[in-house]
Amino acid sequence: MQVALVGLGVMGKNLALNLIEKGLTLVAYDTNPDAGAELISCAQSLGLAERLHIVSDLGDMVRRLESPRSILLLVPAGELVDRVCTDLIEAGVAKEDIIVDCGNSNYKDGITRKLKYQNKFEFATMGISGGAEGARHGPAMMASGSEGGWERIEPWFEKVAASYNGESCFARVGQSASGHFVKMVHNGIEYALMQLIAEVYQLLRHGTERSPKEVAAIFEQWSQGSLNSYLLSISSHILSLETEQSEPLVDLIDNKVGAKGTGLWTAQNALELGIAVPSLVAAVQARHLTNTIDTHAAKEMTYAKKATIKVDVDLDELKDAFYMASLLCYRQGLALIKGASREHQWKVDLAKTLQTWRAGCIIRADYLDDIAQGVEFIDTLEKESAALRNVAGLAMASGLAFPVLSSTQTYIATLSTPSNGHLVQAQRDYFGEHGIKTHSGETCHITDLVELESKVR
Ligand SMILES: NC(=O)C1=CN([C@@H]2O[C@H](COP(=O)(O)OP(=O)(O)OC[C@H]3O[C@@H](n4cnc5c(N)ncnc54)[C@H](OP(=O)(O)O)[C@@H]3O)[C@@H](O)[C@H]2O)C=CC1
Ligand SMILES: O=C(CO)[C@H](O)[C@H](O)COP(=O)(O)O
Repeated sequence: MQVALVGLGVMGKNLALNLIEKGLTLVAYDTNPDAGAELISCAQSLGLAERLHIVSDLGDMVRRLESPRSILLLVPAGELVDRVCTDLIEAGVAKEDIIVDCGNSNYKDGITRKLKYQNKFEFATMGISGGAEGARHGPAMMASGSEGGWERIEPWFEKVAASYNGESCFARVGQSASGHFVKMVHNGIEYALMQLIAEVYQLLRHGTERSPKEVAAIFEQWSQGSLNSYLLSISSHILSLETEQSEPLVDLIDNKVGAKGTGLWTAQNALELGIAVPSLVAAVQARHLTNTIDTHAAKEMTYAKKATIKVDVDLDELKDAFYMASLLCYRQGLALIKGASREHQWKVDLAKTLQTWRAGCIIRADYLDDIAQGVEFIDTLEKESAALRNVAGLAMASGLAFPVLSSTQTYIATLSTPSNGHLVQAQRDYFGEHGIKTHSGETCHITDLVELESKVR
């Protein structure tokens, strides 16, 4: 089987090596000739160079491929994807050829592109997770759509992807561009889990005065049990690293956090769909807050440093709170996928989605089976629920900032304790006559229920 790949950067180069290792013949192209040369040299050292052809332009790529063609794109998301598609049309791709956008593209662009290119070639979408290591040895692959071309490449992707208990982490999760939506939400959850781990570290380091190495040891211990996850393991490793002068590596790194956009899109889509994912939104804004100092407005928004206080944290309780908060971050992401799928009629299969996240991806965790068990299961976690409530309170009392921890506690508390929405509804009706609904289901105004002699002016 022959495939082509455009874009040989961090992800493309590693996926290329994975593809040829699994037995595919690859025709590859990158605008940067050094990227092709480096890939050839890696393939040579693996004894796989005869399965790889680097081409110097897209015309050559299209000529070399047998019809119907299968072409993967791993170029930066945005306009470049359209530029490459247009260049491939000029180079001669045909209606029966499939082009799969494997980058972190916005799903809305995917929907537009499906229409735009429908008479030129089959445009398909797939999100990939796992970074360089995943791409090289087995990523999670969240594909979507029902294009005919999938049948040719799907059996190969099932081998190229990571596997968990013998099941591939490649799946066509739903219709249209839902694969990119699922990958976007994967990244939204990724932001929340990364921030949550950073907050637990913060509480242990500044709230209990432990060193990064001591926090690393706690994370390492947690990783030995049911809390094992990729992000916790890398955090433990990072926190254990020191320079030759025994300075913690983390103390050399600037606090401003970067972002490429998928977390922001997750938050934007959740807000547009009216689906509450407060932990995911908080993680995006936590990144924004680290950059506040650089914005012009922030010059007037930077406050005097405040002292924080030491708190007494029970490590077992913290572990339970972290587990509970992590589950709730995934649950919010899954609720968003479910809501979007219903809205767009994508028929996203959540079981298949979770299967793609079991191995290879950045948010893989041993407790994903617990997440699959759903709300009923979470309701039984009374000890963990109480732990989250206590730890969130204690953390806030330290004076340090815990955007995801506190949002997650707020999320579960909002859904499991008495609501105050009635007062907000009454306020809306009081000043704007927006109407209220009573417990009996009647739609009316507050003035239909009580005598109002006059309103506050
Ligand atoms: N890095 C990661 O961990 C992950 C990235 N992704 C997504 O995968 C995609 C690729 O990411 P990544 O590999 O990190 O990006 P890189 O920037 O490392 O690689 C992109 C490559 O595409 C090349 N390129 C740019 N324009 C063209 C073109 N017109 N034709 C052919 N090649 C071109 C670039 O060349 P040049 O350098 O000369 O511009 C570069 O070699 C992105 O959408 C990203 O969001 C998804 C999952 C994880
Ligand atoms: O998709 C990824 C991992 O799953 C990429 O690493 C992505 O770049 C991460 O997002 P950001 O750069 O915004 O932190």
